[in-house]
Amino acid sequence: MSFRPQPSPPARPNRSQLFGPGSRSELFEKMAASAADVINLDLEDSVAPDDKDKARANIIAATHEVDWGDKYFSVRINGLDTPHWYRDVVDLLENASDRLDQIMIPMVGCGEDIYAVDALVTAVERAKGRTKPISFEVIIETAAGLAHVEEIAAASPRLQAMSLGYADFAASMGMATTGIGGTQANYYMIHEGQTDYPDPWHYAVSAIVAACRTHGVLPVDGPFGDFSDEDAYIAHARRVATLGMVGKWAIHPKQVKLANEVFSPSEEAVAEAREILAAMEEAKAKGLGATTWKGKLIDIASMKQAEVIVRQAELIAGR
Ligand SMILES: CC(C)(COP(=O)(O)OP(=O)(O)OC[C@H]1O[C@@H](n2cnc3c(N)ncnc32)[C@H](O)[C@@H]1OP(=O)(O)O)[C@@H](O)C(=O)NCCC(=O)NCCSC(=O)C[C@H](O)C(=O)O
Ligand SMILES: [Mg+2]
Repeated sequence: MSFRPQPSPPARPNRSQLFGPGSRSELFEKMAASAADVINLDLEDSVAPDDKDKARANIIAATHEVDWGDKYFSVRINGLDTPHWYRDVVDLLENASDRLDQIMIPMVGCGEDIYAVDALVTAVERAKGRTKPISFEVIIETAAGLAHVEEIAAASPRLQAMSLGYADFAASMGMATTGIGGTQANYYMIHEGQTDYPDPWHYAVSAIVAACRTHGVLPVDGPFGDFSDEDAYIAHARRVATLGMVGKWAIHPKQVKLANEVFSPSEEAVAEAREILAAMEEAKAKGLGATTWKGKLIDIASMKQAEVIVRQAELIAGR
């Protein structure tokens, strides 16, 4: 391994990110009352072009008038390929209260995209004397974004989280599906009469996790469109949690509970991790680097795996 230790991501729960259109202010109090760790008010694709100004005003007002509790409060601006994004940044940073924690940048394709937003945010922060630095999160949802995922993950010290945006990603990649995440009917294999459905998103998820872990960024899974299929949401969330993601979007309030459950280590998993750590402490006291636990090999690497589980549980408990 490189001599540089792997940087830790921000120490805050990010199991669930509840989205809501900035144009639907009647949802804001409901979002604030939810169990979501992160709130994403949207100025982009869930807001019609004619409603952008009204949505922006609604969100600015919400930073002054709604009690968002201890949730991490993020606003998705419009993409850099639109005439809206600079006005989103300037109006938000000139008028929103200090309750604004983060800006989500969609459709990023290269590190320079983040640099451009960082330059504008930094200028307005200085001009207005804002003392709480705004953090960033980005969405990988284009072929270019995936191709440049690592430079994007390294592009700004403001960057705290990176999500996979399934709908735009599928469109950008030319995928033959209108599904937003999950298993895809035509992505299957047949062997000796057995039909199996592998995960068409696996590479993108793994590439995002690798880039994020290399640069101390939280890897987060994006939307799952069919909010009536809770089993499929859970299956998808469990797959990406296994691959190292820390949370998932909720595009409907019923998905918040599902994400919080999947991305909170179970009591059994935490107990098992603590047993592994205890067994390794005993082994180390005997001068051993490897030992057996319940008939399986455990070694120093197993300690690191167990520490991931325990750390996540402690982070959530401390919420
Ligand atoms: C998906 C929705 C449009 C559904 O809205 P609605 O029909 O009003 O939902 P329900 O009737 O089932 O509502 C039941 C109750 O829940 C409240 N509600 C609805 N939505 C929310 C919400 N987001 N947060 C909090 N509360 C919500 C309703 O008011 C009802 O309450 P009550 O009457 O008191 O029981 C809608 O859920 C919605 O707009 N969701 C967010 C959509 C969004 O933000 N999309 C953008 C992110 S995904 C994306 O952009 C794709 C990505 O970029 C990519 O490329 O992959
Ligand atoms: Mg999108």
